[in-house]
Amino acid sequence: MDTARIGSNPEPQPELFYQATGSEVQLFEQADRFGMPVLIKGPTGCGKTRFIQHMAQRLGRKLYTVACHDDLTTADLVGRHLIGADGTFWQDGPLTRAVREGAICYLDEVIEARKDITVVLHPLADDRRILPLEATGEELQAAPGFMLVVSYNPGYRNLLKGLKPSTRQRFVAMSFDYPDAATESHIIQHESALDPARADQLVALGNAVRHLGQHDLEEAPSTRLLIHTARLIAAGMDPRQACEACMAQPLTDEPTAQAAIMDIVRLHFAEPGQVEARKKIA
Ligand SMILES: Nc1ncnc2c1ncn2[C@@H]1O[C@H](COP(=O)(O)OP(=O)(O)OP(=O)(O)O)[C@@H](O)[C@H]1O
Repeated sequence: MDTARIGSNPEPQPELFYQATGSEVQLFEQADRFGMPVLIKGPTGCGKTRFIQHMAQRLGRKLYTVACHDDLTTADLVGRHLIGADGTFWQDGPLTRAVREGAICYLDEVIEARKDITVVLHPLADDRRILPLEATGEELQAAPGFMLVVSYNPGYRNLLKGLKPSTRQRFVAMSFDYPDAATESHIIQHESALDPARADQLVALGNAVRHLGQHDLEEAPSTRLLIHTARLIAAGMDPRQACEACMAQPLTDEPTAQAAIMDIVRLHFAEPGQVEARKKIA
């Protein structure tokens, strides 16, 4: 299908690094044990996708990922009849494949999808664990190991698009946020090979920019954004240039907000000349 980014992991992958920030791993394992679906909420780039990839590996399950959007229809998830050389044939969508195979189906930004998909999610997300395929007349019982996981960013939520209580109450819910400073620095070091001192500096800078708040920025700098910045710094780029390219510019188009971010950057990463001068004075 062409309207959704859909991925699966058919080949065994090298173990993905995931740094737990609480008891999310145990909670997910318990939800899996009881066949309960999981809802993960949290801001962009805080580790939701990485966590699910990690859990799929840990539980030895195949993972189907669907990036939801306005035009995503039930047929995109469940499947549709296609026309081939030998006539029409049915092609399973990613949700149906996951149900048949006992895999994990992850619907990223589920509130972006059209409301009608809740019709297929509801019987799957409660004790029935069934997927009715209207087009073929089948009613699939989810194979053991099937798990439905959905995520959304509460910051993007609008009144029209919130999940209905009858949907929400079917899920075990977890709330993700940016990790504490020591954990975030550890993640950055692992993902970028930046040295610990600079990673700590970058985290302090990230937290200072996060304190600018929603008046100045639509969304706070994510762990992902800090990792991008760290990679450029670790590769030898001037930290202020890296911060401008990976932080100030992606965060906002407002010149005043960009200037405010760069003021904070200069406080955390002095120009090389200033560092030398400070060393001499000291
Ligand atoms: N706890 C963590 N352990 C390991 N890596 C992490 C963790 N949190 C964030 N990361 C890093 O941050 C990057 C972004 O995280 P991820 O893609 O999981 O974000 P997300 O919450 O799914 O964002 P979005 O909602 O925008 O899709 C990951 O690729 C990974 O490098």
